[in-house]
Amino acid sequence: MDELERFIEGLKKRNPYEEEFHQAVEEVATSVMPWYLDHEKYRRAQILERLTEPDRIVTFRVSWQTDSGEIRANRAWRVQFSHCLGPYKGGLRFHPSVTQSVLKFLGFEQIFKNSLTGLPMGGAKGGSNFNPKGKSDNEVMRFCHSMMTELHRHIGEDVDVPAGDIGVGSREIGYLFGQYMRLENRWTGVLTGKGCAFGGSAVRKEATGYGSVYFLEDVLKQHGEEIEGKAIVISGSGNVARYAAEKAVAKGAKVLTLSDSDGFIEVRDGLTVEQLEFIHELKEQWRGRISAVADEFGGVVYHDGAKPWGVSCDVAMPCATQNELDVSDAESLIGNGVIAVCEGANMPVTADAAHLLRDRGILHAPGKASNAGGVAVSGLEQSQNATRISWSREEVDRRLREIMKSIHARCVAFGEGKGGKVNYVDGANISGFEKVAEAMLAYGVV
Ligand SMILES: NC(=O)C1=CN([C@@H]2O[C@H](COP(=O)(O)OP(=O)(O)OC[C@H]3O[C@@H](n4cnc5c(N)ncnc54)[C@H](O)[C@@H]3O)[C@@H](O)[C@H]2O)C=CC1
Ligand SMILES: O=C(O)CCC(=O)C(=O)O
Repeated sequence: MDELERFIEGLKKRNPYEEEFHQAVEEVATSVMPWYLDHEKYRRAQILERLTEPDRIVTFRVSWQTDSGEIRANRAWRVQFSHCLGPYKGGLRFHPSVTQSVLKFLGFEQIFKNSLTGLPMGGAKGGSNFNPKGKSDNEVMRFCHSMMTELHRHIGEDVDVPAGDIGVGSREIGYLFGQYMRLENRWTGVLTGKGCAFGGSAVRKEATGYGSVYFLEDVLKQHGEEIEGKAIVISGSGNVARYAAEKAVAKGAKVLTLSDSDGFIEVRDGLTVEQLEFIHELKEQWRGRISAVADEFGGVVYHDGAKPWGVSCDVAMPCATQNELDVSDAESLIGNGVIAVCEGANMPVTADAAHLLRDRGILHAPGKASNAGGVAVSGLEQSQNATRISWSREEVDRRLREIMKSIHARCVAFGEGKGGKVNYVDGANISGFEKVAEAMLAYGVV
């Protein structure tokens, strides 16, 4: 048994049944191990072993009442994984599929993603198995207030700064922030993704999607291609997917699909700006299903119960959720001539599918690099809150573009292989890991 196998076996023993967490750690450890073994100082300090153990996990009950007065209880967590590089930072997810394993994988990924941004942020994630789908605004408000009643004890602008993720958008952040202020009696930048009227940053809403397209642009350029004219298949129709589509269309690409958990829409001539405006409103205001787009516009076909990966394209951007693109999806994409898979979501490609993409020489940008624009602008929101100023849209977008460029450069520095092809998975993992490892060495045994 080699060092990597021994390490993964120990991890699985210590964390039984946490499959998503095993998957995320195995991906990082596979990239990092040869380099780790070459650097005795890190190995002696047991950096990898210590870094796969969260600083702490807070688990708590969230009780709340439905509109008809029935009492409900959900489970919630905050996984504070590592604050080596700055206050804990990472989103909150509300979805019935949320478990401790899911939040540990997301918190672990966040350590390296935040490291790649170059901003002072540690890694964390939190959330609840609460399902906001079909709930009234008042029910969501009562849930958020109840959740913050416990969470406020564990967070703070220099301690831990949560934000949104699946199921947590500006409505939920508003309710959470309101309750924090009521409990603490002070205004402070304890959450990011706030509305721009009360301390939110310009471009935070768009940042993850825009950033992933900026990253894709750099990936393509590095390999002698350009984004203009490329056919792109996108999954999801949430915050990340819609703003990725918006930026891709603005750059002259043809966006052929969007989806939700019921099915996907196919737009053969490419999404238009008018259709995207409709979809923003559909999802942000009416909280409707993606199938409604096909009812509203000619030339849009809805495929019920299907995923979009069978649609022929140059680039695939999975922007919905973890493990949404498996081996058979990867085979379809490869068969149709895909050249790049650029992740908007966190770990959307299964481990087997990722190996297949690598073996077939498909460019694969992992979420911890390509979707880092969201947390990067959250970091900029923290800076603006701390100094009590607001930067213009242009200023934030310019900084976002620069940060994505520098993440790309770091991936190239650590992932460029013979012949110039970049292994972005290795590049992102090793580069993100190195900085955290250096900080851990400096702190001694903590
Ligand atoms: N919001 C942000 O700033 C960031 C989000 N991400 C990641 O991007 C992904 C999407 O997040 P958001 O767009 O913020 O969430 P969202 O709640 O706005 O949208 C989620 C989308 O995924 C779809 N979805 C959820 N579960 C699904 C399933 N089991 N099967 C198929 N579709 C499903 C939903 O229908 C929806 O279209 C997640 O992986 C999240 O962790 C990553 C970085 C930052
Ligand atoms: O903006 C943030 O703090 C977190 C964003 C996030 O959850 C992510 O990058 O996956």
